[in-house]
Amino acid sequence: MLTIAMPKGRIMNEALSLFQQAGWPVPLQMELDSRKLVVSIPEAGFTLFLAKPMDIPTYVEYGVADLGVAGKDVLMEQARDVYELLDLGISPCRMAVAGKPDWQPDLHPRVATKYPRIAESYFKEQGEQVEIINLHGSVELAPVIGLAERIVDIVSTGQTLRENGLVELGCIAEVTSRLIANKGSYRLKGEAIQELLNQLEQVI
Ligand SMILES: Nc1ncnc2c1ncn2[C@@H]1O[C@H](COP(=O)(O)OP(=O)(O)OP(=O)(O)O)[C@@H](O)[C@H]1O
Ligand SMILES: O=P(O)(O)OC[C@H]1O[C@H](OP(=O)(O)OP(=O)(O)O)[C@H](O)[C@@H]1O
Repeated sequence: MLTIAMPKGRIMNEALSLFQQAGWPVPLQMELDSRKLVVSIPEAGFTLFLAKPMDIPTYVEYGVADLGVAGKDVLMEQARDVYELLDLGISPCRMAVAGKPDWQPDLHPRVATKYPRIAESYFKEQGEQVEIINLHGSVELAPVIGLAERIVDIVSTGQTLRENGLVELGCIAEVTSRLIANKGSYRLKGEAIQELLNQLEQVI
């Protein structure tokens, strides 16, 4: 039996459609739309845990899930002790720096973000000293109302930036979702994991 931690939200549908194409039966939409957080498909030998995207690497590192699907953004931010097995190529976006087109560096420059570690190491590499302000979402609000001059956040279509009068100032990394594994599970359930990997590789 394989246990797989799936991020609720935008990644899950894409990930499950990939699993389905790879020949794995996936839960009925009805079950996914319910409030259930553990969904088993015993005939296929796997159980899904439906969790918050940011929590997926935690479940996998602690070994309560053998496998998980997580955005590269989350993996970069958390640097968890897990194996990154496969780039699934889904939910593509980029980690970017953005701000108002006429932004000015303040005497004490501030950067708002949901990704404090990524932002900190990026600006350190650039040789810029900034204060990182940690938010939990709607980060584009910060420069609009004067909390920070710049943000570090995910950009996909650019719609959120455009609609808030912001522009992309630099790209930190390209992001897609990855299949990750617990290190112990990878040894103990290697055969089952390898089979899933082979099947997924054929449909990516
Ligand atoms: N606009 C986007 N387009 C494509 N992929 C995205 C976009 N925003 C985020 N992602 C990817 O999807 C993952 C999950 O994002 P999602 O917005 O579903 O969750 P969240 O906002 O972090 O969590 P929640 O709203 O459940 O607290 C991110 O970690 C990233 O890899
Ligand atoms: O370039 P776009 O296509 O507009 O996508 C980018 C937006 O998508 C994500 O937000 P999300 O919807 O996850 O909400 P959040 O702000 O609560 O994280 C991200 O944080 C950006 O705000």
